[in-house]
Amino acid sequence: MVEFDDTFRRHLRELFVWRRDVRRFRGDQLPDGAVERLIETACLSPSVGLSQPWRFVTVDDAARRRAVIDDFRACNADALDCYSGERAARYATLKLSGLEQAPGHLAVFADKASDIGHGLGRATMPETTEYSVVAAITAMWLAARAEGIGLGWVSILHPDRIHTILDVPSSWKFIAYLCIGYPETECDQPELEQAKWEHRRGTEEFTLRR
Ligand SMILES: Cc1cc2c(cc1C)N(C[C@H](O)[C@H](O)[C@H](O)COP(=O)(O)O)c1[nH]c(=O)[nH]c(=O)c1N2
Repeated sequence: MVEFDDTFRRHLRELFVWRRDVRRFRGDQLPDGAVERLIETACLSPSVGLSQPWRFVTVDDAARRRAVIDDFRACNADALDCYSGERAARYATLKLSGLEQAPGHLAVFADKASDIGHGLGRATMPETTEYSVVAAITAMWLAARAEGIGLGWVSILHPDRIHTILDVPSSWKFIAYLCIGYPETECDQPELEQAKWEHRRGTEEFTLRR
């Protein structure tokens, strides 16, 4: 039996407050085994029917990394075209990935074809497979921060292109491309809030009573 005391709860709350989406990385490499340790923690996450649908691809090959970066650039340019006026000008100033600097690249997929878990919980909500993988990424995000490691989620990518670049099974659905490394700075405020793109809202805005 493990007990968590008030000091632990306070620290845990600080972890939630200080976890950040990181796009600016220092140049130093991660220690051996760091990414593997984060994956191990991620695999402790809940999953529908204990299906453990997460699939991780560490991307070390320079040509594949370059192809991912090229795809990000193309998607980001298209995204910029969707805005106009002041919003476009502001979007153009945002840094929306640390792909160039991050020492670690990790792609995460959901295996839609796996029969681990025997379909439990997925019959009426097949999307719970993807939800399970997102839960694992959140755990990894927090575990990384607890080690002083920053993680940045990049979704400004074409899933089909990532599939081709990484040559993974067709039943795997692309969920996230993660940049991992030591952050340049630490902050308790989201970068998009600092950049005045959006701000955190109060919980009352998201909560209904019935
Ligand atoms: C599913 C998903 C996808 C993305 C993100 C997050 C999530 C959950 N985020 C990070 C996002 O912008 C960030 O979480 C919020 O701005 C809040 O900041 P903190 O995570 O609290 O620092 C993100 N950030 C970014 O710079 N480029 C991106 O492509 C994405 N994509």
